[in-house]
Amino acid sequence: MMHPMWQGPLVAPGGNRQSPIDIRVRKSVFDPHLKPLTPDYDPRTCSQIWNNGYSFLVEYDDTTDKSTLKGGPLEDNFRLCQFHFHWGESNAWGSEHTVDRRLFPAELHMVHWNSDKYSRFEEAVMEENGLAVIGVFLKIGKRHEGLQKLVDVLPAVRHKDSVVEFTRFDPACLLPTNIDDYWTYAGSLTTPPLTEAVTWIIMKQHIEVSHEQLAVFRSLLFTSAEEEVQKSMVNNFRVQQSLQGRTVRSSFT
Ligand SMILES: Cc1ccc(O)c(S)c1
Ligand SMILES: [Zn+2]
Repeated sequence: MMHPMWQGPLVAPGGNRQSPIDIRVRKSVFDPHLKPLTPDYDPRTCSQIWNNGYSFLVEYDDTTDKSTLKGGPLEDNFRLCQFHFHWGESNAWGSEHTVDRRLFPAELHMVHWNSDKYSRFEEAVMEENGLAVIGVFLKIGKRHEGLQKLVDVLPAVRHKDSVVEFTRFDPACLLPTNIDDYWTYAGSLTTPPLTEAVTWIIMKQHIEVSHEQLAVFRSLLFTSAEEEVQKSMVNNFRVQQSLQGRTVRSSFT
Protein backbone atom coordinates (compact mmCIF):
# COMPACT_ATOMS: atom_id res chain seq x y z
CA MET A 1 0.00 0.00 0.00
CA MET A 2 1.28 3.43 -0.91
CA HIS A 3 2.17 5.73 1.93
CA PRO A 4 0.43 9.12 1.94
CA MET A 5 2.41 12.06 0.67
CA TRP A 6 1.82 13.86 3.92
CA GLN A 7 3.07 11.65 6.72
CA GLY A 8 3.07 14.24 9.43
CA PRO A 9 3.46 13.11 13.04
CA LEU A 10 2.16 9.60 13.39
CA VAL A 11 0.57 10.57 16.70
CA ALA A 12 0.35 14.15 17.93
CA PRO A 13 2.54 14.48 21.02
CA GLY A 14 0.44 13.42 24.03
CA GLY A 15 -2.57 12.72 21.81
CA ASN A 16 -5.02 10.06 23.00
CA ARG A 17 -7.95 10.85 20.69
CA GLN A 18 -6.38 11.11 17.27
CA SER A 19 -8.00 10.61 13.86
CA PRO A 20 -8.56 8.90 11.52
CA ILE A 21 -9.38 5.42 12.84
CA ASP A 22 -10.59 2.08 11.57
CA ILE A 23 -14.26 1.66 12.49
CA ARG A 24 -14.70 -1.93 13.71
CA VAL A 25 -18.43 -2.36 13.01
CA ARG A 26 -18.94 -5.23 15.46
CA LYS A 27 -17.20 -3.26 18.23
CA SER A 28 -19.32 -0.14 17.77
CA VAL A 29 -22.01 0.38 20.41
CA PHE A 30 -25.60 1.22 19.41
CA ASP A 31 -26.73 4.34 21.31
CA PRO A 32 -30.54 4.71 21.25
CA HIS A 33 -30.25 8.25 22.62
CA LEU A 34 -28.51 9.52 19.47
CA LYS A 35 -30.88 11.90 17.69
CA PRO A 36 -31.34 12.37 13.96
CA LEU A 37 -28.83 14.77 12.46
CA THR A 38 -30.33 18.05 11.24
CA PRO A 39 -28.11 19.89 8.77
CA ASP A 40 -29.67 23.16 7.58
CA TYR A 41 -27.50 24.79 4.91
CA ASP A 42 -28.11 28.00 2.94
CA PRO A 43 -26.35 27.78 -0.48
CA ARG A 44 -26.11 31.58 -0.48
CA THR A 45 -23.42 31.35 2.25
CA CYS A 46 -21.05 29.60 -0.17
CA SER A 47 -18.25 32.05 -0.94
CA GLN A 48 -15.06 30.63 -2.47
CA ILE A 49 -12.93 27.63 -3.28
CA TRP A 50 -9.18 27.51 -2.71
CA ASN A 51 -6.22 25.18 -2.86
CA ASN A 52 -4.49 25.27 0.54
CA GLY A 53 -1.69 22.90 -0.43
CA TYR A 54 -3.33 19.91 1.35
CA SER A 55 -6.73 19.73 -0.36
CA PHE A 56 -9.19 22.14 -1.94
CA LEU A 57 -11.57 23.85 0.46
CA VAL A 58 -15.06 25.11 -0.39
CA GLU A 59 -15.60 27.89 2.14
CA TYR A 60 -18.81 29.24 3.60
CA ASP A 61 -19.60 32.57 5.24
CA ASP A 62 -19.79 31.57 8.92
CA THR A 63 -20.42 35.03 10.38
CA THR A 64 -24.06 34.11 11.10
CA ASP A 65 -26.03 30.94 11.88
CA LYS A 66 -27.28 30.57 8.29
CA SER A 67 -25.70 27.18 7.58
CA THR A 68 -25.84 25.01 10.66
CA LEU A 69 -25.68 21.45 11.97
CA LYS A 70 -27.54 20.28 15.04
CA GLY A 71 -28.75 16.99 16.53
CA GLY A 72 -27.10 13.61 16.26
CA PRO A 73 -24.50 13.41 19.07
CA LEU A 74 -24.27 17.19 19.27
CA GLU A 75 -25.49 19.20 22.28
CA ASP A 76 -24.84 22.58 20.70
CA ASN A 77 -25.37 24.43 17.42
CA PHE A 78 -22.50 24.16 14.93
CA ARG A 79 -21.81 26.44 11.96
CA LEU A 80 -20.58 25.13 8.60
CA CYS A 81 -17.29 26.78 7.68
CA GLN A 82 -15.85 24.60 4.91
CA PHE A 83 -15.79 21.23 3.24
CA HIS A 84 -12.91 19.42 1.58
CA PHE A 85 -11.87 15.94 0.51
CA HIS A 86 -9.04 13.42 0.97
CA TRP A 87 -8.23 11.02 -1.87
CA GLY A 88 -5.66 8.59 -3.29
CA GLU A 89 -3.69 8.34 -6.50
CA SER A 90 -5.66 5.22 -7.36
CA ASN A 91 -9.22 4.11 -6.67
CA ALA A 92 -7.86 1.41 -4.36
CA TRP A 93 -7.28 3.82 -1.48
CA GLY A 94 -7.73 7.45 -0.46
CA SER A 95 -10.13 7.61 2.47
CA GLU A 96 -8.89 8.46 5.96
CA HIS A 97 -11.36 6.40 7.97
CA THR A 98 -11.94 2.76 7.11
CA VAL A 99 -14.79 0.38 7.93
CA ASP A 100 -13.48 -3.01 9.03
CA ARG A 101 -10.26 -2.07 7.23
CA ARG A 102 -12.13 -1.31 4.00
CA LEU A 103 -10.62 1.66 2.18
CA PHE A 104 -12.61 3.95 -0.11
CA PRO A 105 -11.19 6.02 -2.98
CA ALA A 106 -11.97 9.30 -1.22
CA GLU A 107 -13.63 10.88 1.81
CA LEU A 108 -15.57 14.13 2.17
CA HIS A 109 -15.21 16.20 5.36
CA MET A 110 -17.81 18.86 6.17
CA VAL A 111 -16.33 21.03 8.93
CA HIS A 112 -18.50 22.88 11.47
CA TRP A 113 -17.60 24.81 14.63
CA ASN A 114 -19.53 25.25 17.90
CA SER A 115 -21.17 28.68 17.65
CA ASP A 116 -22.98 28.32 20.99
CA LYS A 117 -19.69 28.25 22.91
CA TYR A 118 -17.15 30.03 20.68
CA SER A 119 -17.09 33.14 18.48
CA ARG A 120 -14.99 31.89 15.58
CA PHE A 121 -13.41 28.78 14.07
CA GLU A 122 -9.87 29.67 15.17
CA GLU A 123 -11.02 29.64 18.79
CA ALA A 124 -13.17 26.50 18.53
CA VAL A 125 -10.44 24.44 16.84
CA MET A 126 -8.47 24.50 20.11
CA GLU A 127 -11.34 23.18 22.25
CA GLU A 128 -12.41 19.58 22.84
CA ASN A 129 -16.05 20.28 21.93
CA GLY A 130 -15.16 22.84 19.32
CA LEU A 131 -15.74 21.08 16.00
CA ALA A 132 -18.12 18.64 14.35
CA VAL A 133 -17.00 17.01 11.10
CA ILE A 134 -19.33 14.92 8.92
CA GLY A 135 -17.38 12.27 7.01
CA VAL A 136 -18.84 10.72 3.85
CA PHE A 137 -17.14 7.94 1.89
CA LEU A 138 -16.94 8.23 -1.91
CA LYS A 139 -17.17 5.21 -4.20
CA ILE A 140 -16.58 5.07 -7.96
CA GLY A 141 -19.83 4.70 -9.87
CA LYS A 142 -22.25 6.99 -11.60
CA ARG A 143 -21.42 10.64 -12.14
CA HIS A 144 -22.48 12.88 -9.24
CA GLU A 145 -24.43 15.68 -10.91
CA GLY A 146 -24.26 18.02 -7.90
CA LEU A 147 -20.47 17.59 -7.62
CA GLN A 148 -19.92 18.49 -11.27
CA LYS A 149 -20.32 22.26 -10.65
CA LEU A 150 -17.40 21.97 -8.24
CA VAL A 151 -15.33 19.70 -10.53
CA ASP A 152 -15.71 22.21 -13.39
CA VAL A 153 -14.01 24.96 -11.39
CA LEU A 154 -11.10 22.88 -10.00
CA PRO A 155 -8.74 23.67 -12.91
CA ALA A 156 -8.93 27.31 -11.77
CA VAL A 157 -7.39 26.35 -8.39
CA ARG A 158 -4.82 23.88 -9.72
CA HIS A 159 -1.93 25.41 -7.76
CA LYS A 160 -1.43 25.89 -4.03
CA ASP A 161 -2.77 29.28 -2.76
CA SER A 162 -5.02 29.82 -5.80
CA VAL A 163 -8.57 30.93 -4.97
CA VAL A 164 -11.70 31.64 -7.00
CA GLU A 165 -15.16 32.89 -6.18
CA PHE A 166 -17.63 30.02 -5.85
CA THR A 167 -21.24 30.72 -4.91
CA ARG A 168 -24.66 29.18 -4.51
CA PHE A 169 -23.47 25.64 -3.89
CA ASP A 170 -25.70 23.54 -1.62
CA PRO A 171 -23.42 21.17 0.33
CA ALA A 172 -26.46 19.07 1.27
CA CYS A 173 -26.31 17.62 -2.27
CA LEU A 174 -23.12 15.80 -1.22
CA LEU A 175 -24.80 14.00 1.70
CA PRO A 176 -26.07 10.44 1.17
CA THR A 177 -29.83 9.91 0.99
CA ASN A 178 -29.77 8.25 4.41
CA ILE A 179 -28.13 10.47 7.05
CA ASP A 180 -29.81 8.73 9.99
CA ASP A 181 -27.27 5.87 10.03
CA TYR A 182 -23.86 7.00 11.21
CA TRP A 183 -20.97 6.23 13.57
CA THR A 184 -19.70 8.88 15.99
CA TYR A 185 -16.56 9.17 18.13
CA ALA A 186 -14.29 11.76 19.73
CA GLY A 187 -11.25 12.53 17.59
CA SER A 188 -9.02 15.14 16.00
CA LEU A 189 -8.25 17.03 12.85
CA THR A 190 -6.33 14.84 10.44
CA THR A 191 -4.10 17.69 9.27
CA PRO A 192 -2.11 20.17 11.33
CA PRO A 193 -2.73 21.37 14.01
CA LEU A 194 -4.18 17.85 14.69
CA THR A 195 -6.07 19.31 17.62
CA GLU A 196 -8.39 16.94 19.53
CA ALA A 197 -11.42 19.11 18.96
CA VAL A 198 -13.60 16.98 16.69
CA THR A 199 -16.84 15.12 17.22
CA TRP A 200 -16.72 12.87 14.17
CA ILE A 201 -19.97 11.80 12.47
CA ILE A 202 -19.17 9.20 9.82
CA MET A 203 -22.01 8.30 7.45
CA LYS A 204 -22.69 4.60 6.93
CA GLN A 205 -24.00 5.22 3.39
CA HIS A 206 -21.51 6.37 0.79
CA ILE A 207 -22.04 8.60 -2.23
CA GLU A 208 -21.01 7.76 -5.80
CA VAL A 209 -18.81 9.84 -8.08
CA SER A 210 -17.47 8.93 -11.53
CA HIS A 211 -13.89 7.90 -12.22
CA GLU A 212 -13.55 11.01 -14.43
CA GLN A 213 -14.69 13.30 -11.60
CA LEU A 214 -12.13 11.86 -9.19
CA ALA A 215 -9.45 12.15 -11.90
CA VAL A 216 -9.99 15.93 -11.85
CA PHE A 217 -9.27 15.93 -8.07
CA ARG A 218 -5.96 14.23 -8.94
CA SER A 219 -5.13 16.94 -11.49
CA LEU A 220 -4.68 19.42 -8.64
CA LEU A 221 -1.21 20.19 -7.35
CA PHE A 222 0.31 20.40 -3.85
CA THR A 223 2.71 23.00 -5.21
CA SER A 224 2.38 26.68 -6.07
CA ALA A 225 2.83 28.01 -9.60
CA GLU A 226 6.29 29.38 -8.77
CA GLU A 227 7.77 26.05 -7.62
CA GLU A 228 10.12 24.26 -10.00
CA VAL A 229 8.89 20.75 -9.38
CA GLN A 230 5.13 20.26 -9.52
CA LYS A 231 3.65 17.56 -7.29
CA SER A 232 0.24 16.00 -7.96
CA MET A 233 -2.22 16.43 -5.12
CA VAL A 234 -2.88 12.76 -4.34
CA ASN A 235 -2.70 10.57 -1.22
CA ASN A 236 -3.53 13.56 1.00
CA PHE A 237 -4.73 11.32 3.80
CA ARG A 238 -3.31 10.65 7.22
CA VAL A 239 -2.36 7.17 8.43
CA GLN A 240 -4.76 5.57 10.88
CA GLN A 241 -4.36 6.18 14.56
CA SER A 242 -4.95 3.85 17.48
CA LEU A 243 -8.34 3.91 19.16
CA GLN A 244 -6.70 4.12 22.62
CA GLY A 245 -9.74 2.76 24.40
CA ARG A 246 -12.32 5.01 22.73
CA THR A 247 -15.82 3.77 21.99
CA VAL A 248 -17.37 4.28 18.58
CA ARG A 249 -21.14 4.67 18.89
CA SER A 250 -23.63 3.86 16.15
CA SER A 251 -27.04 5.43 15.54
CA PHE A 252 -28.32 2.16 14.07
CA THR A 253 -28.40 -1.53 15.01
C1 LIG B 1 -10.56 21.94 10.04
C2 LIG B 1 -9.99 20.80 9.21
C3 LIG B 1 -9.05 21.06 8.27
C4 LIG B 1 -8.51 20.01 7.53
C5 LIG B 1 -8.95 18.71 7.71
O1 LIG B 1 -8.49 17.65 6.98
C6 LIG B 1 -9.88 18.48 8.66
S1 LIG B 1 -10.34 16.87 8.87
C7 LIG B 1 -10.42 19.52 9.42
ZN1 LIG C 1 -10.24 16.42 6.44
